[in-house]
Amino acid sequence: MDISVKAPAKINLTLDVLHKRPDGYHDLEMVMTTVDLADRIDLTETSGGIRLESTSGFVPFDDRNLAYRAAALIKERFGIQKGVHILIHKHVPVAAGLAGGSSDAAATLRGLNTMWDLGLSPEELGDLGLALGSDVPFCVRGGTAIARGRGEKLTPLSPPPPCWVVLAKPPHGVSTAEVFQALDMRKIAERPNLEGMLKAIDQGDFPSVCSHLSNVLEGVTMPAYPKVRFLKERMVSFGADGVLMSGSGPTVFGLVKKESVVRRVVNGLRGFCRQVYAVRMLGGLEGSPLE
Ligand SMILES: C[C@](O)(CO)[C@H](O)COP(=O)(O)OP(=O)(O)OC[C@H]1O[C@@H](n2ccc(N)nc2=O)[C@H](O)[C@@H]1O
Ligand SMILES: Nc1ncnc2c1ncn2[C@@H]1O[C@H](COP(=O)(O)OP(=O)(O)OP(=O)(O)O)[C@@H](O)[C@H]1O
Repeated sequence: MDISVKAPAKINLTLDVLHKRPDGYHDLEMVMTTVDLADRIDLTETSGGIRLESTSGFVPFDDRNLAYRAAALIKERFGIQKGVHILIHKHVPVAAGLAGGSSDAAATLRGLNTMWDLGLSPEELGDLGLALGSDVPFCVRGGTAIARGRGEKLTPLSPPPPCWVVLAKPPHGVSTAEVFQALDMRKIAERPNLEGMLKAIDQGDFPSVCSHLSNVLEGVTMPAYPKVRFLKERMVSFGADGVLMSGSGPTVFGLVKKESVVRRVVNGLRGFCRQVYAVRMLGGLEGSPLE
């Protein structure tokens, strides 16, 4: 059986770092939601082994690839002798703060769960996927959720009010590990108001969603990568309703209600930034992740 799986990018509407844990990770509290910018993963059953191809040269082609590692994990855990050919149609920018790799891993887990008839629940797939990356459990389920712990403790939320999301990715990538390493917990000046964001989402209050956007990792990434601050300021000046850096960066996203404003923001940004995308917030409306 051949299977095609969608691997959408995520953005963080809020991101708070609560404390550093003894295992080196940080306990987080964030609101995450999926957007309509996605990789597609084609899975084809083979007689043995794992082979991987990608339309992008920017991802590893071997066992460092998170989709490859997801397949290896499933094969090993469930003693599967069959193999799989994985073709990643890459559309989500790499090392961008959009969970591109985690989403590929999550999509591979979902696809192989179906292909090999394993009957695993989203929770079980998320538990497996946490070994591959902190964002994988959220990416298995998609939609909108509060994510706590390393990112695996998920509380589903209703979708945020519909809007456009303009994404601008500076030319460089950012290492998530380096951002967390450089974070000085004593220097966090302002934390997200989670209750405020939850109320805004619950009431479908778009201006309030925009005014509650907040990410403590901006305080680390922006001073190190001035282009991030520059893009944020440009997006505001072109009229985006709310603007924030996603995850550990460097992608900056702008939430925009009106289509005419989307055109202005996108056209304005194209003068400064090659990778600009205008997509819709999915937030729970995407239907089946299996195409
Ligand atoms: C920043 C976010 O994108 C927010 O959505 C994610 O938390 C990052 O998720 P991810 O890329 O899947 O992260 P992982 O691959 O698990 O971790 C990369 C590195 O980030 C740091 N890390 C990540 C998640 C977490 N809760 N605490 C951490 O300290 C660790 O140094 C880790 O070695
Ligand atoms: N399938 C994949 N797609 C993208 N990157 C991958 C993949 N597999 C492994 N990687 C590696 O993972 C690293 C992080 O890439 P990714 O695109 O997931 O970053 P990110 O968007 O910052 O993730 P996050 O938001 O979860 O921190 C890159 O260095 C990349 O080489």
